[in-house]
Amino acid sequence: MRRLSAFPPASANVATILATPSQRDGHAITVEGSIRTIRNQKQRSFVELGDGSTAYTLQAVLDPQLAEGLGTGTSVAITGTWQAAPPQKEQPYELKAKAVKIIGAADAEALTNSIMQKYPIQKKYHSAEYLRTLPHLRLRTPVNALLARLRSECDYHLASYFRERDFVRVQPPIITSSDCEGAGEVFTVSSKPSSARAKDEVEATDSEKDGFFKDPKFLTVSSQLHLEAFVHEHQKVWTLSPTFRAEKSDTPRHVAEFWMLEAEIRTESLKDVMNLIEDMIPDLVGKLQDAGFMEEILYANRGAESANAEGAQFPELLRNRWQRLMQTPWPRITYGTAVKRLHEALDSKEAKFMYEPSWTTGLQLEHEKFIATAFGQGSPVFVTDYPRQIKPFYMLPSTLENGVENPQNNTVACFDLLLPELCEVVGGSMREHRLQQLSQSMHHHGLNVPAAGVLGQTITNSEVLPSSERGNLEWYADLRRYGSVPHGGFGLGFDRLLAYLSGTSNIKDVVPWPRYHGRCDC
Ligand SMILES: NC(=O)C[C@H](N)C(=O)O
Repeated sequence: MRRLSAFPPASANVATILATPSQRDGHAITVEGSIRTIRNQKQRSFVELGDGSTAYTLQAVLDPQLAEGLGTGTSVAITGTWQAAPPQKEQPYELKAKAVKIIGAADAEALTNSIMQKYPIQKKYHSAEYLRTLPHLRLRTPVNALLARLRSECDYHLASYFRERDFVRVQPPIITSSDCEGAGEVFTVSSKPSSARAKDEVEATDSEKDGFFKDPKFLTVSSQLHLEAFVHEHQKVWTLSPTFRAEKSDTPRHVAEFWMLEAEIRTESLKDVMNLIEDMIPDLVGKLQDAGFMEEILYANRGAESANAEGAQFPELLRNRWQRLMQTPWPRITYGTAVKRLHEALDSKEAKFMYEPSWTTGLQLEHEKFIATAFGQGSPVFVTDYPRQIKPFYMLPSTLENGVENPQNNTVACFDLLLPELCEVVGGSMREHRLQQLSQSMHHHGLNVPAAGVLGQTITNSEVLPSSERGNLEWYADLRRYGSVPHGGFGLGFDRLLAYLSGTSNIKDVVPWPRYHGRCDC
């Protein structure tokens, strides 16, 4: 039997009141929120009240004595009559206040003798860089409130998407023993003794001297390997979890801590993995369009973004972006085709690149941008089958159209999904599920080869050491050693997708507390 929830149902917030303003015409209402701005005139004060439910504000009109002690940032409950505003007003209705209760004082207090200070985010243009210095306070701005809502809504829809398709949501570890991508961009975890303890090293226990764990451990760069452990039992799994990369590049597309949506499925075909993404993203975008706040994202004033030359076209550009995401199928080209096209573009002077495109160096951002435009023309593009030597150890060799392994064995069954302008947002592959081939690949990548996993040898259980005494990827080899099935999966940069969906040009502005080289505020 279902229990009735004791949590109060949603009360009228600013969004619901503004959505159907005439419904409350002449009613006495109380609205809670914080003051975005206050304008004091001789006869009246005008308060713009916001509450995070919408980027729009509700206007309250106050007699001067009710406005005492109010300032930007003050949290209030205003009770009054909801009534038609004079005809020239922007909003058709306003709240004629009868009583104001201060729930949390701010700003106006700063002008008296308290220790509080003037609210640092005023109703004027603040650059994105300035707001980034106040990550904890910019959360109170309308645009950031919208972005938080978008994040929450996407999480919800994606969870429903996977659940409806029988995926199990799993929670892989954050602290790991391996660098899954082998790119050397790991943060090492240490538990240094506190300074008081450090002075008295003699008293520190062995584990404190060596660090908490016996060997160096890392913050995860990808949950993929752990998802692979789950997929054997569950067939289809996914997670949305924090991921860490000590990447020093300070670009609008990188942060050191981000959320990655990763899924792993039992399949024999890379196409199934791409098909999943090509279904999941349009499904998400379609559902988001029903949410009222998406309209607000189109028109929200976002400082620099709205102020630039494209500001006026922003809503149209963004709406078009959402449409293109929903139009499938998306083009799929091989890495070989992409590199050939880049060379053609160079030869015909159609494009200039800072970096010469080549088979072995991978695609630079400028190359990806060109490919996304040339092949996608506004649509996302899958680039598949990259050279083995530039991809991690765990990828399965490419297969030809007829399902036969690529005889040259120089490419792997993988893809990157490029979005116009933003470029790589998803990376995925089929995983090498055969122990001996995995060992060989690890050998090629200079990794410790799993015990007795050398080609042509077999192992017995007696050779298996306890996990604490085995190489850090032995457990991963076990997933093959004790029976394995063909499988593949992908990782989607969740914050990058949110930036793309919301038209935010720098990922640091969709991540509430961005961490990047030299910065980890709050
Ligand atoms: N789960 C994945 O396939 C993501 C992949 N390991 C990456 O980091 O790009």
